[in-house]
Amino acid sequence: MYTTDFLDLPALRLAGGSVRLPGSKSISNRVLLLAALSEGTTEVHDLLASDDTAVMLDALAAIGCTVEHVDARTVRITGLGARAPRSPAKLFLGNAGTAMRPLTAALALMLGDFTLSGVPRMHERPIGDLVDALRQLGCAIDYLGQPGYPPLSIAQGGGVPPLQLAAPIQVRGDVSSQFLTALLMALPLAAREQDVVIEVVGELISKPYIEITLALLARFGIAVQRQGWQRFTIAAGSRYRSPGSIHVEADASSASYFIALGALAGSGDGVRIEGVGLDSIQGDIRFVDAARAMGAQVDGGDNWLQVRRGSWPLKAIALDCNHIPDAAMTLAVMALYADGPSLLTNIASWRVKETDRLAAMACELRKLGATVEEGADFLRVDPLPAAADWRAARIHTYDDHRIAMCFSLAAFNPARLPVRIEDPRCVAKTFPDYFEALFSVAQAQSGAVPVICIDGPTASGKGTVASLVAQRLGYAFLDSGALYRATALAAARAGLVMEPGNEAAIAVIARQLPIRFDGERIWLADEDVSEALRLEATGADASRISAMATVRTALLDLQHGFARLPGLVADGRDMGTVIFPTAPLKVFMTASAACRAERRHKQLISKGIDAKIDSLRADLEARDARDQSRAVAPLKPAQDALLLDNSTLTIEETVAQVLAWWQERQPFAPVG
Ligand SMILES: O=C(O)C1=C[C@@H](OP(=O)(O)O)[C@@H](O)[C@H](O)C1
Ligand SMILES: C=C(OP(=O)(O)O)C(=O)O
Repeated sequence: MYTTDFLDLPALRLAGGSVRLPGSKSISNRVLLLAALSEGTTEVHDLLASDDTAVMLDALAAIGCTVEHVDARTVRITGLGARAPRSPAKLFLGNAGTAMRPLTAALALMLGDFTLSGVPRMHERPIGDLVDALRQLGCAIDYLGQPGYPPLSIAQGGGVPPLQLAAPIQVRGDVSSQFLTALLMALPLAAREQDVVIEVVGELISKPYIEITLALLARFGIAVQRQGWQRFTIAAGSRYRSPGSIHVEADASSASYFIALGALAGSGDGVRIEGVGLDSIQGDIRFVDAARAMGAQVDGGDNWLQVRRGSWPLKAIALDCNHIPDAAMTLAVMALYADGPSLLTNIASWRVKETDRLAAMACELRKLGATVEEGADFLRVDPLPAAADWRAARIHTYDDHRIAMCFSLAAFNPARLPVRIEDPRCVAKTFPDYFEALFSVAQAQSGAVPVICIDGPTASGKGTVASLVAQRLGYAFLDSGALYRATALAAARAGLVMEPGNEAAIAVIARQLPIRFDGERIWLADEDVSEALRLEATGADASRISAMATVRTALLDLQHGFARLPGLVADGRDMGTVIFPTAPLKVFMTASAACRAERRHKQLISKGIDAKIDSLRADLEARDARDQSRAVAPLKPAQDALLLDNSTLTIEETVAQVLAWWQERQPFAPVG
C-alpha cells in the first residue's frame, strides 16, 4: 500500500497481463455479520482485508465473537448463536456503511448497551431512515450527535423492549439500500414465532445490493419471500445456520477499474481479471454491459474476465446508473476518452457516500480540462479528444477510495501528462494494494518512468537521502553502490580476489546477482546481507571492482530493470552520467571531506567501532581521488546535474531540497 502524501502516476500507455482482485467488500461484511449471528464456526475464505472489514472484525470481537485469523485471506468466526453479546461495547466503524448500518440493526435487537461511531464523514452519512424503522419496532436507540446521523447509542442493558412485529416494518429505500439490507439481516433474530414483514417506502435504490443480501441470507439458512422490491417476508422460525465454510468472490466494483483499463489500453490478450466472473452475485458485474456499450471487448467465465480495447475512441454512453452506483464513477472517467458527451443519471445517492461524489467528480474532472455539468442527480461529461485539451492535475481524493482508483485511469491521456493522486492511502477502504495491482498490468509510455539520480562521493549522505526521497514519493530505491558491494561480497565468497585477472569471473557473478532491496534491508538470495555489505573491507573491494568495465556492463541491465512504475530513486556514482543519462532530475551531492569524515566517525562510534577521524578523512580523500580518476565512469557530476553541498544542512533539509527540485520539474500548477 502507498502511504505517501501523493502518488504521481506517470503517463501510461498499454495494459496487459493478469490481476487477482481482493474479496468483495459487500460480501465480506455481510458474511462476517451473518457468521457472527450464527451458532458455531464459519470459515471465511478469500475475505477482503481492508479498512472496512477490519472495523467489522474488531466490532465482532468486541461484542464477544471469536475471530481467528487463519491466514491473510482466511478468518474463522465463532458466532454468538443464542448468547447475548458482550456489553457494554463501544464500536468504532470508520467509514464503512456495510458495518455501521447492519450492526446498528442487529445490535438494536439484542440485549446490551452499545455505542456506534465512525470517522467524521460517517457522522454526516444519513442513518435516520433505519433508526426510524428500529424505533417503530420499539428498540431503544438514540442519536448521540446530530439527529439522523451517527454516532448512535443503543441502551438495552436492562432488556430488549417488546418488539412490535404485528404490523409490517416500514423503511425508506431512496437514500440507501443498506437500511433495508440491515433490517433483512437483523430481523431473522426476531422471526421466532411469527413472520416478520418489511415494507419499503418510496423507490428503492441500488437494488442489486438487496440481491446480494438475499443470496447470502439463503447461504445462512434464512429464506426471505420477496414481492417485487416493496415487500419482504422473513418466515417464522428463522434461524441462522452457518454454512461451515464460505468463499468470498473478488470485488466486482474493484473489477471496474481493470475492466476500464482493458477498454482503454488492453493490448494483445488484454487484461485478465481473476476471482470474479460474469455469473457474479454482485450487481456491479453489470458494469461489464456499460463497458461493452462504450466499446470494450469483454469475455468472461465462471471466475474470470478478459478485457481488450475494442472501439476507439470509446463510444459515449447515456445510462441510468442506479443499479451500479459504485462502478458508475469509473464510467465518468472513461467518458473523457469517448466520442461525444456521456450522461450518467439517477445517481443522487453519490452525494451521501464517502464524500459528495457528484460534486467531487465534477470538480476533479474539470481539473483535467473536462467540461462537466453536475445536476442534482446526474453528471454530464464532455470528452477530451485532443491531447492539447488535457491538463496535468493534482486529484484531490476526499478520503474516497473510488475517486483515487477511478482517476488513475486519467494517466492514459494522450497528452502523456502524469496524474497526481493525493492521499493514495484512501484506497485502503476496499483495495489496499490497488496501485500495486495497477502497476502490475499497466505499462508506462516509453521513457515515462521517472528516475531521480543522486550521485556523489562516499559519506555525502546520498544513500540516506535517496532512500528517504524514494519513500516520500512511493518510488523504488536503487542503492547501486550496494550492487557493487554485493558483487564484491559474492565474489569474495566464491574465493576470488578483486584484481584485474579475475574481471571476467567477477562479471559472471554480477550478471547473475540475486539481489533484492526490501526497505532498509538488502538480500542476496535468502540471506540478509545488509550488515556484511557495510563492512569497510567490502566497500574497498567494491571500489576496486567498480573500476572494471565488464563488471559495470554486466550490472547495467540489472540497474535499468529497477526503473519500474511508479518511479525510481537511484543512488550511486554514475547514475546520472552513465546508467540513466536521460533522467529528469540529477543531483550531485557533496559535503566537505572534513564534514564527511566527521559523519562517518559518528556513525562508527555509535556502533561501538573505534575509529580515528584523521585517518577516516585520509581514506575518504584517497577514495575520492581514485573514484574521480578512474578510466571508466569516473565520479563526476553529470553536465545537467544540480549540485547540492549539504555540509551545513540536516538530512531533512537535504531531502526537502531534492523534493523541491523534483516538484519544480512537474507539470502541475503550483499549489495555492
Ligand atoms: O449494501 C452494500 O454493500 C452497498 C450498497 C450501496 O450503497 P447504497 O445502497 O447506499 O447506494 C453501495 O454504494 C455500497 O458501496 C455498498
Ligand atoms: C459507498 C461505499 O461504501 P459504503 O459501504 O461505506 O457505503 C463504497 O464503497 O463506494
